[in-house]
Amino acid sequence: MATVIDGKGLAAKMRAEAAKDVAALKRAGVNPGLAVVLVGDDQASATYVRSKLRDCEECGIASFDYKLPADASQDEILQLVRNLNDDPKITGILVQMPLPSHLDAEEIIEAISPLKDVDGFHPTSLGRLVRGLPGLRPCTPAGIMVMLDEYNIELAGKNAVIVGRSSIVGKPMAHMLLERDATISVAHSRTRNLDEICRSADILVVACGIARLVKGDWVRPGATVIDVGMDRDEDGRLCGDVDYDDVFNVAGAITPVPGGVGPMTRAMLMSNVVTAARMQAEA
Ligand SMILES: Nc1nc(=O)c2c([nH]1)NC[C@@H]1CN(c3ccc(C(=O)N[C@@H](CCC(=O)O)C(=O)O)cc3)C=[N+]21
Repeated sequence: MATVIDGKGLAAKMRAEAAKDVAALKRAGVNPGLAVVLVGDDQASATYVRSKLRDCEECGIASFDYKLPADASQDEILQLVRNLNDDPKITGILVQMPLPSHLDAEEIIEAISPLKDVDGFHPTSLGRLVRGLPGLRPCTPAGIMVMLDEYNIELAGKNAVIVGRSSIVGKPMAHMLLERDATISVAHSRTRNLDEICRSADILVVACGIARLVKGDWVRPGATVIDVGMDRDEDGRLCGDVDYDDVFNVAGAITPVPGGVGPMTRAMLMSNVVTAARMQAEA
């Protein structure tokens, strides 16, 4: 029987903290504002964007919603990003992913001012993380670090296994855990003996996008299991990359889906908007 890590509850606490920080910034004459850019009419993306705008409202952060048609051009989006970079009302810029396939997401991410990169996707933000410098951190792995600390999960000298090597979760997660003196293994689609490597983990972070991939016998008894998956099962229900019912009896602590990593990702975004506004006020 594992401890269930309550991401939803912790995220609510973080939003309350962010709201206090926003109020203090406003008293000091700094007004945080988040621009959210949504290209196309993907339903899931539109839902995520709505929840981010709602989070802003709860935290007292001004939000600016930019909806572009699915056939918007690369130049049109780059021009919008440049305008947002120069707009003092905007202290954070988020371009919702994935973008339609005719667009070059890398070029758009790189056009965002690193001072306003609240997703932490810009090469400057990732480079600063790898170098151990302060900066804006990707929301999902940063939110996971907050959960691990809140539940007093020891990291120094522990084996951390990350399944997935994306630039937004796997790679930054590895560096954040490394910074805290864990021993890191990054597994991916070409990894052999994945179950065996997972069993070596004291902390197992799964971000591969395969519904219920990780089974109970892949997990060392007492290990901490963090499920980043947002998948659909055969019946179309939301589930994670971890077979929760199976792993629950083995793990020491586990994040549920929903109610785990997802809400923390959103709460971390609010925290990053605060950090970015401070960075710009100091610049
Ligand atoms: N530029 C950009 N930044 C992102 O941060 C970003 C993105 N693009 N594109 C899509 C992914 C996905 N993502 C989620 C965040 C929270 C939940 C979340 O709160 N999930 C709820 C459940 C939601 C539901 O019921 O569907 C939960 O896990 O409890 C889900 C997904 C952010 N993303």
